Amino acid sequence: MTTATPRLNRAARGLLPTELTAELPPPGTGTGIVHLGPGAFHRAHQAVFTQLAMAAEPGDWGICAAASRGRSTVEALRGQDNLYTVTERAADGADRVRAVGAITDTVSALDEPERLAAALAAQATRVVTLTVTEGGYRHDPATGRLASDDPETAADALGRAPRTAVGQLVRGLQARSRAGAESLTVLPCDNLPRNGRLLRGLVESFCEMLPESEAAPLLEWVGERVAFCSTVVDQVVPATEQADLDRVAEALGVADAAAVVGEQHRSWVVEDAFAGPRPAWDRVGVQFTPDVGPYETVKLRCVNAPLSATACLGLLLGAETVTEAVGRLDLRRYLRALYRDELAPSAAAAGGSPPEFDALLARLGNPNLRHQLAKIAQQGIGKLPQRLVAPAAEHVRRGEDPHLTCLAIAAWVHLLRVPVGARPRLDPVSEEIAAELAPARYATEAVDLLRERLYGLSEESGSRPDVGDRVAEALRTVEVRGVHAAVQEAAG
Ligand SMILES: NC(=O)c1ccc[n+]([C@@H]2O[C@H](COP(=O)([O-])OP(=O)(O)OC[C@H]3O[C@@H](n4cnc5c(N)ncnc54)[C@H](O)[C@@H]3O)[C@@H](O)[C@H]2O)c1
Ligand SMILES: O=P(O)(O)OC[C@@H](O)[C@@H](O)[C@H](O)[C@H](O)CO
Repeated sequence: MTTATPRLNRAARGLLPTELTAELPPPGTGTGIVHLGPGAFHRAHQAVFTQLAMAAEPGDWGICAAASRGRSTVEALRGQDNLYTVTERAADGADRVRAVGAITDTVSALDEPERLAAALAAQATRVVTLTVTEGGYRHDPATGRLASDDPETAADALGRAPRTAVGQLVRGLQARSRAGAESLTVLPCDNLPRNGRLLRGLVESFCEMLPESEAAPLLEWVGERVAFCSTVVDQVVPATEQADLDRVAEALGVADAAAVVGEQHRSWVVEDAFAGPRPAWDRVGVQFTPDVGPYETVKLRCVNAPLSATACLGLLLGAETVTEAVGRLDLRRYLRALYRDELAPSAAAAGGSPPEFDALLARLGNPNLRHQLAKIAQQGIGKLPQRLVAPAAEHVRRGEDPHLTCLAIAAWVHLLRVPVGARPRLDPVSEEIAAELAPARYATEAVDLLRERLYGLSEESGSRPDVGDRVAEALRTVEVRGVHAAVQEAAG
């Protein structure tokens, strides 16, 4: 981009080819959705579905994009009248580009907490969506409740301008109940199991931290007027890099600081239990179902689990991106065996329809996307239980040996035992766990330290077989023989 390149905004939209701007909602479109966490994924996924829905059936379903904690996206969007572009890039390099104008307002929760509460309380708002990452829910996966020792949540409950996503949502719901506004539907869109039910529990546990005089009426109002629907989302949207922005500017002749680039595959399965109206998402490919369970199992075990395995093993083998990692023959052979023998059967046993491995690999290994392994490896403790531990435990229950899945779990433990520098710095929770693991000399000791957090999880934890011994065995192989040998041996 040169200094002469004009910035994308309403005035400059005429510089774009008309086919790129054809779907833009008309000026004056009202806001009907509040979204918490307008990262790259939201802008490529829910915002595009919503724009397509408004094109199919006009309505005031513009999105108020609310940054829960950052400012950069809000600033970038405001600098260009909330317009941006989405490039959907195929594995053969073909691009499908569109301008997106579904975002009709922006809020920085840190700077404008009262505007966020007002947006959540507004009569016109009927849907709330969230993508705040797995860690953004600040929950304890073992209980499904807010982590009781989290100082940020506690400070929010004491009444400061809220800084946590759940605190922001609850304060908005409180304002809405006081305003007497209509019912609301909340759709979490993060890769978490039963994310609707989870978020309802978190909202309730936050309410219970409030003074009794506030808690009781709010809990009653939420119970009667707010629906929390689980959703399953799928589209690879890597974090935008400077090279992406440069390429967009060069291709379009306008500079777009909020541009996103993702794959062409885009799917959204939503639990059909709304408390009120919604955009015509059903007309543009969003699937509504009474039970997202089978879709969720396939997504977590057949897309996210192989990605987590690729991330941990790939980083240990020196790769940076998914494409680079799956370009290695040894890792590809291991992933194929992992998928065929353990992950796909476990998803099928839970009633899902796993995709063909080759089609999946073609998607995930898209050579035109830079999907960073380090991002996928973040927040492992919030991801591995549902992606890898649960299917491994089910195999053990059936009398089988999930050694391939256990190798992926062991790779995560080993990654945390590698010093920063020889691996990327991870999120604060992962680094805390890494510090706890550091004194452990032996694989069994390290696995024992993680046993409760990693294996004693979720609602079935009472009957879930412990796969710790198998993970310790795989970790020993990794530590004694090396990652490369462990991967080759496992792939057979
Ligand atoms: N990117 C993808 O390919 C993809 C695909 C499917 C699902 N998802 C889901 O969407 C989530 C977001 O993806 P993204 O690529 O937009 O990520 P991102 O890193 O851009 O983050 C999204 C938003 O969450 C906010 N956030 C991050 N940590 C937070 C915290 N602790 N509290 C509150 N807000 C926080 C960020 O500021 C940002 O606005 C993923 O974690 C995943 O659960 C992503
Ligand atoms: O932090 P995660 O692992 O939930 O997200 C990073 C991405 O790997 C992931 O979101 C995938 O791209 C996505 O789940 C594909 O639909």
